[in-house]
Amino acid sequence: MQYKLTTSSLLGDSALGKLAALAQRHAPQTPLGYVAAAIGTLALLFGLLVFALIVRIIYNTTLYHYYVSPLRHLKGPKPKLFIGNMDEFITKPGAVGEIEWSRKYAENGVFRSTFMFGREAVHFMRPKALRQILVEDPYSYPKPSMAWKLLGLIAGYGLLTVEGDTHRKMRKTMNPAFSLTNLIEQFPVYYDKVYPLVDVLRKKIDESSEEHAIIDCDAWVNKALLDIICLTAFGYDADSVNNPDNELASAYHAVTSMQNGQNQARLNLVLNLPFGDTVLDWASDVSGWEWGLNRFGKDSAAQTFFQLLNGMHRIKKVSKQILHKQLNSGERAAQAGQSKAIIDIIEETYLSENDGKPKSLKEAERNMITQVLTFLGAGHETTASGVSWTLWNLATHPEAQDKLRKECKELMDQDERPPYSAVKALTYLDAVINESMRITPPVPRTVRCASKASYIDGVYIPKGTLLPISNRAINMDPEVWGADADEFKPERWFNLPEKYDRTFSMITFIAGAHGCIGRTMSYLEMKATICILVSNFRFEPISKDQSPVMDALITMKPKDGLPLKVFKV
Ligand code: HEM
Repeated sequence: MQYKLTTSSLLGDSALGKLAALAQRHAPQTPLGYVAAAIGTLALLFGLLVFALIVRIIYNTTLYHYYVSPLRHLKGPKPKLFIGNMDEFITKPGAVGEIEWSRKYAENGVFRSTFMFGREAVHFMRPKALRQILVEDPYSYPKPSMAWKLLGLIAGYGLLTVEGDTHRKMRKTMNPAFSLTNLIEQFPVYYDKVYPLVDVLRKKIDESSEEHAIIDCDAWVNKALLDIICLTAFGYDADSVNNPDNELASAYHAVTSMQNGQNQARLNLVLNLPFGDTVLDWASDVSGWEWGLNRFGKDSAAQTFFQLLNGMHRIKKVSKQILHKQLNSGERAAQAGQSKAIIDIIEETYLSENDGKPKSLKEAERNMITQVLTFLGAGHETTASGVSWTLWNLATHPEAQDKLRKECKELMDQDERPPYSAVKALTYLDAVINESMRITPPVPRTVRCASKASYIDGVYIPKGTLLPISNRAINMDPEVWGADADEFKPERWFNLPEKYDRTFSMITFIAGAHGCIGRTMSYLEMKATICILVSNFRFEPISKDQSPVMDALITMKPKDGLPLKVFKV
């Protein structure tokens, strides 16, 4: 007699044996049956995986958070299942969520919050900790992948996203374009590009039936500042102030007008899918996305992606044109007097030998486009938002505006295009811009991640912990700035508080290795622009209850623009 050795026979009458016998009876008999069984098994495994993930997330946001985490002693808002505190983080514009948390929970300048799926985050507010993260050991605390993927998509995978030696080298190469001498030489270009804006605003007031015109100052300032960066950095005369349909200006407007918490959540979701960033980056290289524009609901997810891909494609297309013009002209893009423009350096670096190996033109082109995107993305939108928020702060503080006008007009009445040294000497202008950068920073937050376990300011930080740098919350810390920290008071810059730290009490440009390379350039641009505008115009809110919403994806912009009443003076 032949005895068939099966699992069920080995396990006998035990429960497992019965289960094995059942499986044997239902074993597939045909190829189709095997396929169905394989699919069933895969579905079961996937289901188990999802179940395990859900259990893990629930554990992270409950038991682990309160009883196990080495960070449990830190205070912070209660996390919600799955989403942690992301709802407040995303839906409260102007980083108000972090400001509220910092005031409610921070002890010794530290509090914690929870990101999606229970990922822990520790917010440090004080100089000692910020110095360690940003200045002393910056490459141990890089941007987490979710941040560099988002930045990379919009501002190119360049200086903002690289780390370590690659970053050090790239930054060293770019530094000469941002030397004060170079920037002072390009200062006259700012006048060339801001005075056409003055003409446009004057014309609008003349055409109005009242003594003022209501003008979206954010939109117009954006155009003038785009013209400045295009000419000084890339030798490209966009002239978008006189030519509002300029391709680059309208594409930029399409992308930046999408900035809000909801779209940030959508983008983060896609960017964190496997290959999500590669697919989006590749998709923005190809054309045809205009097909989907306006086919879907205004705020729908589909509309967000069509608008983003179409906008990014158009920006990349113009960037390529700028680059090829530069390559074909064989000339430098630097303006009169200026020794180097960013694109001159990009060209020198990428068309020269690279570690002994010549790069192919295609690779060089890709790298160069990345750099163009970085400087357009990081340099234009930020400074334009800086000027817009300063105008808003002045419009809502008429006494400060009058005082500033007096200072600027005295200079501008003598010379419409004063040299940099004269503008630099305007101390109230300096105080107004500093104060505006403090309470309305164009970049309200950024984030780092602990790539190793370490102690920061005496707090044990496990590897992988997120370290949000809450710029706006730090800038408005009442512990440093006093009870009136939330108020716009330029005068405070003439009498700085005792606890003021030069590098870390106003951290709008952050600090250290990744600190803003364009900080001085943006101050020069903002000073020239504001000085010209307040010398020629008076700005008022359009109504008593006007309150622009501080939308933020990467930069903080006034949602739906910044309409103001503009009067001639
Ligand atoms: C008011 C205007 C500006 C603000 C508030 C601002 C803010 C910042 C901040 C916060 C960072 C650090 C981001 C991070 O690492 O998490 C940064 C980096 C950077 N900014 Fe600016 N920025 C401004 C203007 C400019 C200008 C005018 C340029 C160039 C034309 C520029 C180019 C860059 C670049 C290339 C980086 C990356 C630096 C690196 O990682 O080494 N920015 N900026």
